[in-house]
Amino acid sequence: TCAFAGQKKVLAAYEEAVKCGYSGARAGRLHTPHGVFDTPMFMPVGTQATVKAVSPRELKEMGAQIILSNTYHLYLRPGTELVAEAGGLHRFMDWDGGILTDSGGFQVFSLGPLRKITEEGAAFRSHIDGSTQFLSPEIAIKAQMNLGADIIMAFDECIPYPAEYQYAKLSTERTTRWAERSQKAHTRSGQALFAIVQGGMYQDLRRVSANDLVSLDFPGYGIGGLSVGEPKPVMYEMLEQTVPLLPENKPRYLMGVGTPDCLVEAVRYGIDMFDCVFPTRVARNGTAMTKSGRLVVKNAAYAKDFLPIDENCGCYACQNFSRAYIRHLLKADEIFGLRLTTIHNLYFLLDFTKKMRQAILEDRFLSFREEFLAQYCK
Ligand SMILES: Cc1cccc2c(=O)nc(N)[nH]c12
Ligand SMILES: [Zn+2]
Repeated sequence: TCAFAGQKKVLAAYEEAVKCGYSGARAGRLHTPHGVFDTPMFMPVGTQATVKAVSPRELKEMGAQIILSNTYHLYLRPGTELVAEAGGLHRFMDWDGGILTDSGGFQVFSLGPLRKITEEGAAFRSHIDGSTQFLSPEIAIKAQMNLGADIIMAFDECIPYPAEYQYAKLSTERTTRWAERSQKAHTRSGQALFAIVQGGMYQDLRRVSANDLVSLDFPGYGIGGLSVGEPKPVMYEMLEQTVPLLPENKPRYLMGVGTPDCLVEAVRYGIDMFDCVFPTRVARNGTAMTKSGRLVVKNAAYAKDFLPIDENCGCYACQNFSRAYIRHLLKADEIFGLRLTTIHNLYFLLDFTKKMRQAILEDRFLSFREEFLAQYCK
């Protein structure tokens, strides 16, 4: 294993613990005002100031460290000034761990039915009441300062897939200018602002975007514009081009990813942080995640299956309930059924990142990856 290399810097400082093997995988520790957290890490998504169907106490019990919330949603409802008056997002949702807020860029492009992007920012219609709204780097940063997350994101455009080279180039250059404006607008100490690398699926644009943002010196870097429908090999190729350009002593956050096979590949390239709605979303339609792939516990096959979802899982659902019981609840539209599948899926991913961290620390990550991929069917 390689020697310890790390420097303590203020906020979202990244202390690289161990870098192993011939991959870029690393185990680190992220310093924030709400604690020091281990990486690689999965961050449960709590879009509207709640991780759907689970309580902060359950999140703590299952080992969640940092959770996500979305500026776009909270800006529209209940309003970020209201959250500030309530004492900030941690107080409002009673979560004393870390919080990361996304800047709204992605949600505007994926949710706003009508949108117009200019140098100034993005005009869109609220998906709630159809009112005309506008987000700019300055507005998005002010909103995130109101919410008070430990880590906030620069305002960016998530380039759709596929996109013409020319559009991707102009959009990426604008995202870099927006990052600079985000930096200038960010005046709240005790809060780390991460930039977001774009570049579409073009290697040269990815490299330019990473180099330009690194020269602006952010405490951490998101990698955006991936897991937007591109084939997985293309996503991995973009990671291979981008991650090595990002400073080793700063956290790298792959946005919107993902399934366990994507996580283990991204960790190999040197990614530290992940978020994805997948585990909570598929849980709500009765799909459980296991190391062998997905198990649709709602299927008739499990009507009389009195085993837990996964006998080796330490989560509340697997320790106390059978597939038959959870299937019954889901068929009966009982809320507790959704809660149990959600608890299991979140626990599975949080535990999976813990296992990857342990494998890195024990310098056996590459064999861990091999074994996992051999068993996991996509
Ligand atoms: C949440 C998310 C997923 C995937 C991509 C992105 C992106 O490119 N930019 C932002 N701000 N967020 C994203
Ligand atoms: Zn479980």
